[in-house]
Amino acid sequence: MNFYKSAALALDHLEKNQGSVKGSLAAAGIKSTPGEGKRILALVIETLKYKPTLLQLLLTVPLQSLEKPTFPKRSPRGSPSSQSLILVLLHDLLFSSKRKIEASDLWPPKQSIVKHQTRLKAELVKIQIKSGKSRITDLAKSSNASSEAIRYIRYNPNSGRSLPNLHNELSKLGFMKLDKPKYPLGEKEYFMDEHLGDVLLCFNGGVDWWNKSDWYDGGGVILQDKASCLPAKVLMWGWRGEEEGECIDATAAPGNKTSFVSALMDNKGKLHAFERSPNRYKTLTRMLEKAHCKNVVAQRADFLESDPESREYRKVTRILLDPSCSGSGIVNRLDYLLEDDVEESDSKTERLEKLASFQLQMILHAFKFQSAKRIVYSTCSIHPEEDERVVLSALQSKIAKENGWKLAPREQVIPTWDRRGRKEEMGGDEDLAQGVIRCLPEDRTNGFFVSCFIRDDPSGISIKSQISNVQKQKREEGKSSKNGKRPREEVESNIEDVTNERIEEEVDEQEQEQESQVTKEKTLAQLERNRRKKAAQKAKKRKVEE
Ligand SMILES: C[S@@+](CC[C@H](N)C(=O)[O-])C[C@H]1O[C@@H](n2cnc3c(N)ncnc32)[C@H](O)[C@@H]1O
Repeated sequence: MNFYKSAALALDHLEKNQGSVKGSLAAAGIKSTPGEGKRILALVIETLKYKPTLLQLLLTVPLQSLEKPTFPKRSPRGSPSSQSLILVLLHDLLFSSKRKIEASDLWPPKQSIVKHQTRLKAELVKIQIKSGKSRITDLAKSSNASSEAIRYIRYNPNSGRSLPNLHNELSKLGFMKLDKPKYPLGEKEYFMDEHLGDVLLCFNGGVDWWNKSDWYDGGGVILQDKASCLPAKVLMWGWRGEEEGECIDATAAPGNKTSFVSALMDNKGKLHAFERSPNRYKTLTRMLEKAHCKNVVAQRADFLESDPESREYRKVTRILLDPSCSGSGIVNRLDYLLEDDVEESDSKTERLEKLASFQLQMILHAFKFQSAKRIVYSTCSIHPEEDERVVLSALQSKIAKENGWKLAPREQVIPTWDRRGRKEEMGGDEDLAQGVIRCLPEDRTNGFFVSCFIRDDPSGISIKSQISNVQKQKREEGKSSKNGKRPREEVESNIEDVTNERIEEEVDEQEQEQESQVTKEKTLAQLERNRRKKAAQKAKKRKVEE
C-alpha cells in the first residue's frame, strides 16, 4: 500500500481507538518493511504535532470540499478517511525537510493538493504571523499548547489560605470566574473544574499569572494536571477522618498526589510516603514542605520491602499506588511516543512486560496490609498492558481471592467521568470496565488510568492468614516482653477489631490445645518410664530368687 495511505489509516485508527501509534499500524493491518514502518510512524507523529495548525489551515482552504472527487466524504472500505489523507500530505508539503509530497506527480491526491499550494503556503504564513512564531516549525506543538488547552491549578488548603481569597486575588489580577466550562477559554477567564470543583481551577493554556504571585511561591496553589488529581480523589472517597485510620502513598515523589491526599485528610492523622530513589526523595521532601503537609511521614524506602504485618502500618486503611510506568500518556512528550514506537517491537514488549510485572507486584504487596480496605492503582500510561491487564491479573491472584479484594464499582470511582476502561481488555466484563477510568488528551488531560480495589471489611481476610498474622504478632510480643519493650498489655490494647480478638482467641485455643497435648505426652512418658522401672525391678527380683 502507498506510504501516505498507510499513515492516514494509522491516523484514523488512532483517532478512533487511541493507544500507541505502532499499535494503530498493526491494528489497521498495515504491513510494512522495518524501514518503511519507521518512516510511517515518524510521519504520523509529526502530523499529530502539526494537526491543530493543519486543521486551522483547512478552515480557510477547505481542500475536501474544493476537491470532492479526489477526497470524498465517505471513503471506500479499507481506504483512509479523506481528512487523514489530506493531513499527512499537507504535513509533507508544508513541514517536512524537503517540503514536498514524495509520490508520483500523476497520483490524484498529490495533484489535488499541489494545485492549491500557493494559497496554502500564504495562509500558513498568516497563521504563523498571527500566532507570533518566528519559525514555521514553531507551529508544531503538543496538544497541551493548543488554543483549547487548559492549564490546571490546584488550590491547596494545607497552606492555610482560603479559596475565596484566591478568587479575590484573581479578580484583582483582572480574571473573571465563569459559572460553567468554556472552550477555548479567554486569557482572562477561568472556571472551577466540573469533577474537582472544590479545588481545581481551569485557565487558558497560555496564561502564567502564578509566576508573579506568592500564591504559588507560598504553596497556596500547585500546578497539577487534572488526570493526576483523580487518584487521590478516588482514594479518599467517603473518608471519615482520622478515626478511620492512616494512609500510605507507596510511590510518592515528586509528591503532587501525596500533597493532595494530605489535603483531603485535612492535614491530620498520618500519611506514610515511600520513595525509593534518593534524588526523588529529596524532591519529595522539598515539595511536601512547600505544600505545608504536616501529616506526612516520608521515608526513603522501597515499598516492596515494607512489612505489611508490622505494627507501624496496622492502622493503614487506604493505599495509593502510582508506580513507575512507560509514561506513554504524557501528551507533551510526543517525541517520546515516537522513540517508544520505533523501538524494535520485541524490546518494547519486553519493557512493557517488565513494567507490568513490577506494577502487579506492587499491587499484590499492597493487598497484604492487614487493615487496608481501599487501594488505588494508577498510571500515566495508555497501554492496556500496564492498565486493565494489570488490574485483571491482580484480581485473579490467589492473594486477592484469599483476602477478599475486588474492584470498586463505578459509583465509587468518579461516576460522572465518561471515559471508562476497555471492556475487551477486562475479559469482556462490562462492569469491571466501568469500574476504571481512562483519560485521553481529548478529555483535556494527559493520558491516564485509574482503578480502585476495595474490600468491605478486612475481616474478609482468610482465617488462615489472620491466624498466621496473630501468631507472628504473638512471637514478636514474646520477644519484646523479654527485653521489656512491648509488654503483653500494650499488644492487647492494640488489638482493636472484633475479628482480631476472635482470631486471637482461636489462636489461644490452639496453643492451649497444643500445651495440653504436651502435658498429656509428658504424663504418658512418665507412666512408660515408671512401667519400665517396675518391670526392671521385677526382673531383678526374679533373678535374685532364682
Ligand atoms: C510515577 S512516579 C509517582 C508520581 C507521584 N505519585 C506524584 O504524583 O507526584 C513513581 C515514583 O515511584 C518511585 N518508586 C518506584 N518503585 C518504588 C518502590 N518499590 N518503592 C518506593 N518508590 C518507588 C519512583 O522512584 C518514582 O519516583
